[in-house]
Amino acid sequence: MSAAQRRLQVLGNHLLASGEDASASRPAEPRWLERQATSSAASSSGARPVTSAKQEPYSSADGKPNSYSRVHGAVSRAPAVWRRVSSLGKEELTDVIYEKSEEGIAKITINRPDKRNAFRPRTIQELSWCFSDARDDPRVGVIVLTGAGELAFCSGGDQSVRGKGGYVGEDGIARLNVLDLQVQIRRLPKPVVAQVAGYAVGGGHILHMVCDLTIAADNAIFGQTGPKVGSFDAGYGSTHMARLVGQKKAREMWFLARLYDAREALDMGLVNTVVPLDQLETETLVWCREMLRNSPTALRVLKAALNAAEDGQAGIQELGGNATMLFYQSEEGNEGRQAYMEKRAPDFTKFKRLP
Ligand SMILES: CC(C)(COP(=O)(O)OP(=O)(O)OC[C@H]1O[C@@H](n2cnc3c(N)ncnc32)[C@H](O)[C@@H]1OP(=O)(O)O)[C@@H](O)C(=O)NCCC(=O)NCCSC(=O)CCC(=O)c1ccccc1C(=O)O
Repeated sequence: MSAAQRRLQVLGNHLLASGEDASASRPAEPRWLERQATSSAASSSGARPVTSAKQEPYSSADGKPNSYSRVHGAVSRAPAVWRRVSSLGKEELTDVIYEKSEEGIAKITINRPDKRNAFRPRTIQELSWCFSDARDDPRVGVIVLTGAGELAFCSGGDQSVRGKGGYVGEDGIARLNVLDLQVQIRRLPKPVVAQVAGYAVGGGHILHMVCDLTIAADNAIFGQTGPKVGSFDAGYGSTHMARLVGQKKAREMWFLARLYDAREALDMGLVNTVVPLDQLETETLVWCREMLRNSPTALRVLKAALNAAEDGQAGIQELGGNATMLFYQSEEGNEGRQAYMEKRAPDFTKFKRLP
């Protein structure tokens, strides 16, 4: 192999990096998981299959740790130390467990396991408060959404409180407030990771889809049940799904309302990775920790940009807001404000026009 070919291979491996140091110990993966990693990942979403050149992504062509891995090393696989937040404002959290770790992870758990974590209006309200708190807390860099227990992430809207026009809370008002929560997650300027064990179906499936990343356990089951119970989501639930899995598969998922196992979900590009159930929390923490050591502004603007490509004017508004936020932190932006406050004309001549 020529020097140029070796450099290309190293560069390729950078781009394909799974984010682990070569020396880090990995749990043994089921054979089909290994196969997914090297061949058909996201095939139906249009992504190109991973190259067959097999080299540890964080090693140089000579097999030794490359400079990136020497500088950064692997993130810890140690359990997180969680501090529980049991109330927000004057409100006790009843349907949701909200926790934070010192390292900057917020974990929000739908806590109705005897209903397979189906949501009622109160559940959505509490989720929204927690997401809002995690957004505003400058120590939080990434947010995990999950469900209590191993049987379900979320089974969608609680059919026992479904009334005419929506789901009915203690105030007697019928609401579809999960739609507002979807938008909140989509617009939240920090990565949101769905950690899925068991069923993610109906509105619960949509919640995982609107999260930025999904880490699935090998017992996870995905699908839309709406057409079986007289419901549908003609918003993100269908259009965002089509962007994830493609038009044909999205129509299949909705029209037949079948359920799919974790392997099928990985094949479809519905989830980012599948791990053994007992590794689910650890793997989620690893992904969170890798994001936490990257530039928060880079992640924030990237999320806004990826949204903007799909969300039309609302997406541009979000991306534009980030540009303004950055501009306000610059000397040039501040010169305008300062001049106004000092009742003088601003002097923008000192700021270079970059090519
Ligand atoms: C999830 C199952 C496949 C799990 O099956 P299994 O493990 O055998 O457990 P079960 O014995 O069935 O369930 C245990 C227990 O939980 C109750 N339960 C489970 N899910 C729900 C639910 N969604 N609502 C109410 N109760 C639920 C179940 O009845 C059992 O109780 P017992 O008292 O012990 O009998 C299976 O449970 C299942 O299929 N569940 C239903 C899944 C479903 O159809 N969900 C609703 C889909 S529709 C929806 O979510 C719309 C939501 C919405 O608000 C919306 C509206 C408009 C636009 C968008 C949206 C949106 O969400 O995006």
